[in-house]
Amino acid sequence: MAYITFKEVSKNYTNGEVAVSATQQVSFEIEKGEFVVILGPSGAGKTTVLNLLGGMDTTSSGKITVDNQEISNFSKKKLTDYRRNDVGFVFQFYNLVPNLTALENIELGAEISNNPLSATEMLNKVGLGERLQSFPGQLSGGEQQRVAIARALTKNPRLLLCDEPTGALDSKTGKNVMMVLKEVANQLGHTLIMVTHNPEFAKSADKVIHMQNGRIKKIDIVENPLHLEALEW
Ligand SMILES: Nc1ncnc2c1ncn2[C@@H]1O[C@H](COP(=O)(O)OP(=O)(O)OP(=O)(O)O)[C@@H](O)[C@H]1O
Repeated sequence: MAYITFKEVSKNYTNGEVAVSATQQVSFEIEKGEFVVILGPSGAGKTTVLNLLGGMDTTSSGKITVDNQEISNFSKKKLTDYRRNDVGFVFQFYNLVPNLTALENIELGAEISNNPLSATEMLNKVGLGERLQSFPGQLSGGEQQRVAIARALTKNPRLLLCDEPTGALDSKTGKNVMMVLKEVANQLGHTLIMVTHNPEFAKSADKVIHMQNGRIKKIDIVENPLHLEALEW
């Protein structure tokens, strides 16, 4: 069985009187350590997939397994433990606490997980070893995102889920941030799943899941993923 499986996963929301099918019968598999990009236009259901996989939302129907555990069947308590210990999140907007230093922001995330790594070491890994005591407002956007990446990685999660992590950054900074993210995730053996609008990223992924209107349009296996350095955007 693959490390992550989605089997015919549907998620419906009701917006007042209107029912929305955010995902319909979505099925895919992801292997441990893969770098997977989920691509698709706005409203395609990409964030919904990430939220379901990260245990931030529950399915309407279908089955999700991670490492042979059926997370779509988890109790609320088990889902909370899963979110805390097994999943690291990186969002488009870094969501750092403004009155805590870079180091304190990371330690805050580490405190609620079982098996954290060293926050200082992780800041070194993302190239911010000199900025431990800086507040978010004293850091550039790219630096803040690197703090957010260090925060997610310090939890030592099995899965690293990223939603448009470079969406708020200029292209050069975005590329640097992605290189840091991928390199550290590789070193630590994490499975990295990233939602993006940017098709250029697909060239450096192991697998690309294309979504449209809540469904999987196609899944590409990339034979020779490019190094991020070689991408142009
Ligand atoms: N909590 C919610 N309540 C109601 N509708 C929702 C909710 N979350 C998502 N939806 C709807 O589900 C559909 C899929 O949304 P989703 O955010 O997954 O798309 P997306 O591909 O990530 O889009 P974007 O690229 O714009 O972020 C949209 O029509 C959205 O309005």
